[in-house]
Amino acid sequence: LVTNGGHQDLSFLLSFKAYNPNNAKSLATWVGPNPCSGSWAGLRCSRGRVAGVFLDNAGLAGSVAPLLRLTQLRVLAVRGNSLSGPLPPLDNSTNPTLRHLLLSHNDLTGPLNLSLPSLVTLKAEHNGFHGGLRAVRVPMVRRFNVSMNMLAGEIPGSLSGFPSSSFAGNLGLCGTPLPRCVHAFDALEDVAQSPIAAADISNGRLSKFSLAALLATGIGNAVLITASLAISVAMFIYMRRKLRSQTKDEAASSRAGLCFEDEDKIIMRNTNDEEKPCAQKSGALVRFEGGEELRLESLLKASAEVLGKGVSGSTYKAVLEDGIVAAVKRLSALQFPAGGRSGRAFDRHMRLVGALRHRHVVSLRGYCSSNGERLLVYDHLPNGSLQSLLQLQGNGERRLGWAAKKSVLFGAAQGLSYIHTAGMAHGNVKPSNILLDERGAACVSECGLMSYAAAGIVQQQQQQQPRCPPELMFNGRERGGGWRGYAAPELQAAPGARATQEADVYSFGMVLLEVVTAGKGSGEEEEGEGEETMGMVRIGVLCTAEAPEERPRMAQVLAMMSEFM
Ligand SMILES: Nc1ncnc2c1ncn2[C@@H]1O[C@H](COP(=O)(O)OP(=O)(O)OP(=O)(O)O)[C@@H](O)[C@H]1O
Repeated sequence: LVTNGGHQDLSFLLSFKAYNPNNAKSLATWVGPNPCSGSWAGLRCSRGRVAGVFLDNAGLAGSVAPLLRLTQLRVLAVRGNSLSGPLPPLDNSTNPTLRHLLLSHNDLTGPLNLSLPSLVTLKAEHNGFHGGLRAVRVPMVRRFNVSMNMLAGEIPGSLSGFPSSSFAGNLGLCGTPLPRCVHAFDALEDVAQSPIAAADISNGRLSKFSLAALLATGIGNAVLITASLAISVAMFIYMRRKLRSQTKDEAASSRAGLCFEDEDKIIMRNTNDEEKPCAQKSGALVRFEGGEELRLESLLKASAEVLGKGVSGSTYKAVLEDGIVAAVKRLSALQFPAGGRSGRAFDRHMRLVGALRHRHVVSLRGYCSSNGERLLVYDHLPNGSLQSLLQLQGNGERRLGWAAKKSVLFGAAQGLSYIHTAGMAHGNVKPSNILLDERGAACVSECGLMSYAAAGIVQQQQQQQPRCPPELMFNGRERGGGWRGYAAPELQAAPGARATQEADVYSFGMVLLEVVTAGKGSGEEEEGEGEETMGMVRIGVLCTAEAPEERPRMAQVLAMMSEFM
């Protein structure tokens, strides 16, 4: 957005550039009034605002703080530079859109003070961060690494599910998944929170000040402990510096390439063609209507952001060189074993799915299947899923009004009815597979995938699904005697059984009941809502009949629903 005062992001980018006046090769293109003109290297824009900064291994120095003032920033990837100084405290008011923070292999210092409910990735390994992890509140984080820093103190329970490698090589982190904490380390965390003490520690000495602080924290009587800590700290710093200089060289030498690597899905890694999925055959990408522009090479080079991981695999938002944005699903090799079903049958099935075109069905634009690797390329829908809407409603962050509920359900019903009319079954109807397009219209995604999943996936899905939400409890009991997630009872009884249209109707009914009853009891009813709610609940109950043959067809469901539209 270029306003009278200039582009809103310009001044922050120029402040960052100013740290690198002599060594700004990588920022040489940062000239002119509009960072979103397309000529500024390392930036990705969305709706005229800077949404991504990709400057890994770019030889940059200075503070990262100005970049964190970009208010629409979603991804900050500045790994393998020489950035220094502290991170400012980050929270939802300063960085509401930030999802991926990739700061590894720099010289950043100071405490980690992050309260970002939507952050998905935090990579901060190989820096000089100090203090504890108490102020790291990132409930949605899926990738997390703070190893090789100066951190100390107990690992909070919210982070204890990550492996020990995420915390290794710090000054004194303790607690699950690392060994149990002992008292001295707690005191050390308090000391390390002090910037002066931490500076002393990182300079390789425990000064009088930090010793005084140690004394003040209640372990001063343990002279022995202090002395041994001082020795440990000195050894730690020596080893760490040695390791950092080695790994920095390694990091600098690994550049570009594939985005779909195993653990670090959005890390660019040194790759050769052998390692690239689908790279074996140049013609391995099958393209469907609307996907003619897709090129395998640009797909593999695309910068990718993790959208989420489900039972069937992981989904990425991929921004291709030419600006095409796609959602790429990498099927789990476990659930979709290459040898499990014949490649030809998979191809046949994908071609059927690729031919589906409807305004309430997410289009499959292409796929590639080679060497045991399967990537599916869909349109990327920018407005999240019904699941995220329900979560926001549940957290009280957003109210899903009655009109919006009806519109989402009606859109999904139309999409599903179309799929059934085409003679297929969806197989995995649930809120995370109902996405919202740019206009907010509901679109059904991932049609037919479950037909190819390995036996047992339905069971696994059930384990991952939530317990019965209170809204679905009838007289204190769960509906039908037990919560079954979204999958029809006949599928649960026979794991590996083929998806059917009747089972889709059941799942849709469960989604419908969940949406209709979401937020009920808040007292904020719209006019006519009560009566319509009852009508919709009746439809939901019909759909979720125990016996598949008693359930209505999707076309009938649609006809019943249209009375309320
Ligand atoms: N085409 C798309 N556009 C935008 N977001 C998408 C797209 N496809 C999937 N997503 C989002 O990506 C995330 C992960 O989706 P994914 O389908 O991999 O897992 P899931 O739906 O949770 O489980 P499952 O593997 O059972 O389908 C979800 O939040 C989903 O809403």
